[in-house]
Amino acid sequence: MILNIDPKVKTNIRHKSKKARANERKEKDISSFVRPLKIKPISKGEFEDFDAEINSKLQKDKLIKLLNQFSHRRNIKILSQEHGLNEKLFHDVYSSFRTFCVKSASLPVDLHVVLSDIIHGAGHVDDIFPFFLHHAKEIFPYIDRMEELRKISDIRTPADWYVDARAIQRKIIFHAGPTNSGKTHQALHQFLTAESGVYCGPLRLLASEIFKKCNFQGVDCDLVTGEERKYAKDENSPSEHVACTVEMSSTVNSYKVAIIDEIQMIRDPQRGWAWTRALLGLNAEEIHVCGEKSAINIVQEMMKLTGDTVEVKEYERLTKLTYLKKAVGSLYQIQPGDCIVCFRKNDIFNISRKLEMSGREVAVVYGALPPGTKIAQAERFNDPEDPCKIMVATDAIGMGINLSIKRIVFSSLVKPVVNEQGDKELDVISTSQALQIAGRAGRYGSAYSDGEVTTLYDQDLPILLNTLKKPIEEIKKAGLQPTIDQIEMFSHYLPQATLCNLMDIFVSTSSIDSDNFFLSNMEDFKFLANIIEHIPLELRTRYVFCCAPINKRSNFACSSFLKFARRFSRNEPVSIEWLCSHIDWPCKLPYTISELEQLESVYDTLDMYLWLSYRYTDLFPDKNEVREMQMELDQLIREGIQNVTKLSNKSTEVSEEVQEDKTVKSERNLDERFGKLSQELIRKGIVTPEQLENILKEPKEDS
Ligand SMILES: Nc1ncnc2c1ncn2[C@@H]1O[C@H](COP(=O)(O)OP(=O)(O)OP(=O)(O)O)[C@@H](O)[C@H]1O
Ligand SMILES: [Mg+2]
Repeated sequence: MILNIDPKVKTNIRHKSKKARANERKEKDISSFVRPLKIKPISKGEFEDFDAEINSKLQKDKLIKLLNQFSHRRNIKILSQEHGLNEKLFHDVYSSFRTFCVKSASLPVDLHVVLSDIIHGAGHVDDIFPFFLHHAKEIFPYIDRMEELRKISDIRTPADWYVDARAIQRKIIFHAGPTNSGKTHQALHQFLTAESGVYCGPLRLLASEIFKKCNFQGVDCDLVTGEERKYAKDENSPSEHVACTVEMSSTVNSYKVAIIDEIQMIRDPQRGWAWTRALLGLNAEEIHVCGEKSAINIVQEMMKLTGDTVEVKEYERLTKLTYLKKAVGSLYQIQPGDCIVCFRKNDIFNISRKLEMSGREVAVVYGALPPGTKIAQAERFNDPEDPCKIMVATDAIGMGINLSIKRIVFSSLVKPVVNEQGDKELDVISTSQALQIAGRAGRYGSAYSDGEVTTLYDQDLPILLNTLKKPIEEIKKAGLQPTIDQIEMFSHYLPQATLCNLMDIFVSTSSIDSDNFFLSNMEDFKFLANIIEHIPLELRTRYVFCCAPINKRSNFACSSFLKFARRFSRNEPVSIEWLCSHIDWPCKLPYTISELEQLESVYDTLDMYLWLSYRYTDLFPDKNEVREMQMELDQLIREGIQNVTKLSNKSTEVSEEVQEDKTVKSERNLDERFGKLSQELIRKGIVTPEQLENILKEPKEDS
């Protein structure tokens, strides 16, 4: 079967408005992704003998009139709908059928006879329909396969995918409560004392911390993340306990106890499916689920589908957390033990440089830093003997790193987010995010057992307090993602479709239990699929490549991804020599933000290599060397951070960057301080930001 997929159908429609895009998604069905195959009109001669026999050439004008009449018949449209031809497809088929009939020098004899009879009053116009439908199936061959496609993409009962888990009776214990309430601590106690166990966490750092804790307490535990395996004994004798990132958890191995940490992540548009998979699929008698109360209901609903029991244990925060009534006011008022939270990397460097200029040492943590650098920065900040007592961080501190924070200071409450439609927009952080970050102040057992929370600037404080006051929105649905097996089955029916199109078509034909689940946002996956679309790879390999951890904002990481895929398709191993030349190894110590970012991209590339090396050992053979290079690079980035935050004069780029930061900051301020209408007024020059600020201030001062 041949299916022609429209290359113009872009998966990335980021420029459209949110509403337009939402509507478009709703309306999209398979017909939006496929293009009709071309059927050539029959040239003179093919049916000449029959023509001669029939001896009645159809008159073109009568034929056109007849076809036109056919296309407007209501019952023909209804009949077409019943055969899977919606309005768009009907139009495409009609236009192709009409061209075929009119432009063919001679028609197949049966069609010719029927048309001729109708024209001569010996037949009914509806008699054309069987020929029309035959034509439809020729130009859209998938129409005949819709039943199978719908069956494969029927994902209404994901609980049935996990045969091993369904074969046992599982007990779910939900440890619900705010941050720092001892939920993970309690669950870990059961894990450590069980015969066997699996810990599933959201981040490498968290899995790694459990791995260390477990082994330190004398319980052998292995570590399994996408990019790393560590064994308490050795590769050939796996331990009974394993700490892993949630995506890497096994649904086949059997365990006595499992922990699924940070269960509220089940609502995450991109990664939520991994928590759903763990919750439905872990083969463990006792599963400890830790996280926000907001997930209790969805977990209970999901366990109705599996028939497992759920017990809920609620926890209170172990230490006091005070929401201050005053903002800090300025960076000069920042004190030891403060952690300033920003949502953009540029703000991190801007703020940390100002603090360093005023003589205070600063530790910096953001998501793109290698784990070793994050830990080293946290250790400096936590160490009572170290003069570095201020941290500037993104919300990356919300999970995974142990920090001795006295006071959380939000520098802003607006964060760029990717919504469920895959659009990037600025939004005030959710109550759940605000509580998660705020809760990092005053960690139980740390130097500051009581915590405080406030904002840097006055105007943000009411927004913060208002956000923290709101109840956390209950999680209604859990993420779900098609499996590679489903996509592979799909491709048997649509062999010409690209992976990206297969995903789109899957989404459009799928049925889902929408009371409990939503389909994950696949934009990142499709972005990567598009990058390597032209490279010849087996579907499964292509799928695996697109699951690799790649920062799609980094051009260097994306080009490395493409090059890895190209070498793979030629069966050429990605040797250490090739890799070193590709990344220009050895790397130099960075002095500017862009140099630092380049090293972060190189680190990502090495991560990608390691990730692939666990799946394709032969073609990515040098994981040990790459890991050593990563350690060296981690050290270099650690030193680079100091250079960049200290605003050294070694590079002129530094001062340019500060200028750049200022521009970004003023733009950011515009976004953050004013609503959309106000921003529009400012951009049109109707008011200045200062005038608007004054207007906005007035009612507040009155009240
Ligand atoms: N009963 C306890 N005895 C000793 N230390 C404890 C106890 N409960 C919790 N802790 C310690 O308090 C800190 C916070 O506990 P834990 O990490 O379990 O909280 P949590 O509720 O899981 O928080 P988060 O939401 O941030 O993950 C940890 O360092 C933990 O070791
Ligand atoms: Mg926890």
